[in-house]
Amino acid sequence: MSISLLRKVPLVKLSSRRFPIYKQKLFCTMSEEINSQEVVNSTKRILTTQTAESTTPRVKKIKLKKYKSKKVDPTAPLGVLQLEIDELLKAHNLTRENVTNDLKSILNDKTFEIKDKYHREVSNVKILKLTSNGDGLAVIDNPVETEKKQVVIVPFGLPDDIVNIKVFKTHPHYVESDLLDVLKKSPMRRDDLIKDKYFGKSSGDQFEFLTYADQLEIKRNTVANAYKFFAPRLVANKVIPEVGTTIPSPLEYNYRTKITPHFDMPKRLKQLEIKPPLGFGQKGRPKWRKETLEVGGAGPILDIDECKLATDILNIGLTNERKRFDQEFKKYKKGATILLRENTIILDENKPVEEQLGEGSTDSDGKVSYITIDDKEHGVKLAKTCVTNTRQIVTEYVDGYTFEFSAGEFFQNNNSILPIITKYVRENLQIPNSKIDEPNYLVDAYCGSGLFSLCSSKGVSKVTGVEISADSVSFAERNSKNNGVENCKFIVGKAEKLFECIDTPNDRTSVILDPPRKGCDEVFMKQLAEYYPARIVYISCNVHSQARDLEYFLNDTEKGKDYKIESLRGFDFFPQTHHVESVAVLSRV
Ligand SMILES: C[S@@+](CC[C@H](N)C(=O)[O-])C[C@H]1O[C@@H](n2cnc3c(N)ncnc32)[C@H](O)[C@@H]1O
Repeated sequence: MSISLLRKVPLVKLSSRRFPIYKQKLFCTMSEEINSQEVVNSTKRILTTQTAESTTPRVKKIKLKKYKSKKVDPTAPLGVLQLEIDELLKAHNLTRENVTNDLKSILNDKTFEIKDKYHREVSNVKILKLTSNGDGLAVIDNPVETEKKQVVIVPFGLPDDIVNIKVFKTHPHYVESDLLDVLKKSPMRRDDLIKDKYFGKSSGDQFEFLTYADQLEIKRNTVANAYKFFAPRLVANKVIPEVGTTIPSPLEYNYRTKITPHFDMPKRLKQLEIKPPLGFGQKGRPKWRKETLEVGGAGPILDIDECKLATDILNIGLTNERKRFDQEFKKYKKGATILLRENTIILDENKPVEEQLGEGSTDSDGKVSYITIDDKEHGVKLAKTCVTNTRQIVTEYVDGYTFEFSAGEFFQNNNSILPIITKYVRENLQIPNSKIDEPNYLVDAYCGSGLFSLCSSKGVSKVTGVEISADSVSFAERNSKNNGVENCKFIVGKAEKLFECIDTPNDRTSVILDPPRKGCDEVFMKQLAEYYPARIVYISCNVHSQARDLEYFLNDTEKGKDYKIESLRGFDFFPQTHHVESVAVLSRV
């Protein structure tokens, strides 16, 4: 399933009231980012022509296209890819010059002769390694400059596979390809494990053909590699502990509590006449799984009627909303994204279930769909509904706490692993050798609607959370109140301003960091070092920016040098995908 965990753009509500919808392309995939690399026209050559009226030669400009690459954040997938390519080149005694592609000739190739040479099928390609994005990497011959090589990305290729590929896109130092056939299988390749009929085409769950143990080990390597790339001084000084085993998710499938299928409006169309595919992005045009060639269609968006990673109620919601889309697609003026978010209700057994459900995705009879679950651990009966309105309040239960938040706002996506990570964070925040009656404090930077603040609040004198989204802060306050937690205070603001309003003694304060993918900035890390807390737990959905931040904190801030990384490990929030959540625990030496 294409589970886009990538860059969000602002939500825009569109015409139909039925679907809470966002602007098309809520998420931008890696290949779209590549596409967005600008090709600029430049006037280079000047030719002379004559017109009938005048004998004066007129100057006609012929524009030559030039490749201009967009600046990339080094810790974003495309930035990391450059480092992975350099590492591969080094291992094969190659340099960037050896694999540089002549993009100018491709861009100005009017006859398609050169393009056809570059964008060709290649047989017997050996996959050499896996990128942190979950794709295979290989080296092939350059078809035009025969003394050169090319680095090729092969989605669904595994180390030691021998494969046939079709190269379809050229970049300055690598090319993109589709997997056509697997001639010899990597020992890791376990096609018998595949459950998803869209596997091998869709862009989200590219690890389904690996054992779960292999997936966890690959993610452990991703964490280690991130520190090798972005914290080289820490690695050289041998201060990075051995990366712990990745903590597995209790659910390997049906764990996602939010999915966002979408559809495109073809360019130049004002209204849709034919129903477009509604689902998730296709990863290139792979042909290796012959049984899936027809499944989901051949367009850039696959028509998806089931998501193996999503919870059962979201799949029911998907069926409902697809049926509604069949009826209503002509009303749309733009492409759109449909939100499907799980909502949990603790049922009062004395009332009819239907009266307790609230708003949610409805079936063709107009009834809110739901499933019930007996929560034996807590002795309650739960109803799950699927919310489609971004503004609707949804509820999740974690570790005995109730969390409410707007369906369109951030909340962790895999409920099954949340009790495990919140316990791990809570335990690692403890200041060692504390006496029972000594006060201790907690600062939760980037606190969202209060997940880590509340789950760590027991036995703490005071918790201060800071969060940029005022909406999330009001939910954090509401969640504190609803759970009877009285020692949490939340502040709307940038984490960078946090230290201006912290009045707790640093020696008795632990800090949680859980920033977005881009990580923390140097200003924040510097202030954190100056504040000098007793312990720090840094949780990150982008281990590369985490490694960069800790390299800076431990090496380049005055007091940061007093800290050590006590432990480092991944948590598998997203089984079957390449994503890993990384948790680093720091203490003062
Ligand atoms: C990865 S989420 C973590 C939320 C929360 N810890 C949780 O687990 O639910 C990151 C949060 O940081 C917030 N955020 C982004 N930039 C921020 C900034 N400069 N200062 C404070 N909060 C920020 C986002 O709104 C988002 O809620």
